[in-house]
Amino acid sequence: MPESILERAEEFSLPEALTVQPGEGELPRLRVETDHCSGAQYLHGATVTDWKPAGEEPVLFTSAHAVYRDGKAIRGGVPICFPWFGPHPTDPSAPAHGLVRTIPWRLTQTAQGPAGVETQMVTTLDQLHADYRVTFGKQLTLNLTVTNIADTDQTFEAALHTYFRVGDAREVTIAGLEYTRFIDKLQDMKVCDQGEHPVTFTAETDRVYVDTQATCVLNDPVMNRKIKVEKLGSLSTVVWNPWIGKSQSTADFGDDEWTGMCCIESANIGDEAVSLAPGASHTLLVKLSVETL
Ligand SMILES: O=P(O)(O)OC[C@H]1O[C@@H](O)[C@H](O)[C@@H](O)[C@@H]1O
Repeated sequence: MPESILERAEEFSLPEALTVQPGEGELPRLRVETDHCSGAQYLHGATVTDWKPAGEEPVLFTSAHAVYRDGKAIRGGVPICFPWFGPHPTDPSAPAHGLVRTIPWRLTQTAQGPAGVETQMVTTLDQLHADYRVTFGKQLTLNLTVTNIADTDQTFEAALHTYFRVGDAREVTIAGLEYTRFIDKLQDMKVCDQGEHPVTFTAETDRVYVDTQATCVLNDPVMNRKIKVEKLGSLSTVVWNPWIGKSQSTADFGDDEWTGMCCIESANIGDEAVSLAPGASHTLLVKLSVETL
C-alpha cells in the first residue's frame, strides 16, 4: 500500500490552497480555501464534511452532534459505505454500511489543477483496493475506484452517502427519479412505483431507487437554490430522511436536525452490487453543482 504523504510530509509541498490541521476530535483534516470554493475532508473515512462554492451557502450537512473518533462514522458530509451497504449480509455483529467509513484512509496525493484542489486517499479491505479522488472546485467531484486485487471474482456494494443541507426538508423536491421503482425499507422492502411526481418528504423516508442512472436535482425553495447530483457508474439511488422518531433515537443526531437535511446517495447495492474479475476496476463518479433558482 502506498505510504501516506502525511508520514513523509517533508518530501511534499501541499498546494497553497490546502492545509492539514487537527479537526474535530483531533482527527487530521484537510482544509481547502480557493477563490472558487472552500471545503474540508477528514482522513477518517475519507469523509468530505464541507463544500461551499464561493458566494453560496454550504452544500453539505454535518450534524452538530457528530462524533469524531476511530470506530465511528462521521454523521454528515459524504461517508463512504463499502464494501457492504446496510447490515452485513451474513454477520449481524458487523457494523452497518461497511468498515471504511470508521477508519483513517491514507492520503497519497494532493494537487491543484484547473478544476480545483485534488486529493487522493486510499484504503484496502478484503482484497478490494479503494482509491478515492476528490476535486474541490466550483463543482465537487467524487471519484471512487475499486480494484479487485484478489485472484478470484469479488462482489461489493458501495454508496457515497451524501448528506445535503436544505432550508426545510418538508419543502424540497428531488427531480430525476420519476417513473422509476424503489424498494421501501420502511415497508418490509416492498417494491413501489415513484410515478410521475418528484420525491418529497412527508414522513420518515428510506428508499432504494433501482436502475436509476439519471441526474437528480434537489430543488430547495427556502434556500433559493438547486443542487445537481450527476453520476456515472451508479445504478442505485438511496433517498433518506430520518424524520422525527429516528432523529430522536439516533445518538449522534439532533432531535430537530432532520428538517435541515436529506440524503441522496449514489450507490450500487442489492441486486446492483458490482462484481469484479481479478484485476478489474469499477469507478463510481459523482459531480455536485449548485445553481440559484
Ligand atoms: O445510521 P447509519 O448507519 O449511518 O445509517 C443511516 C441511514 O443510512 C441510509 O443510507 C439507510 O438507507 C438507512 O436505513 C440508515 O438508517
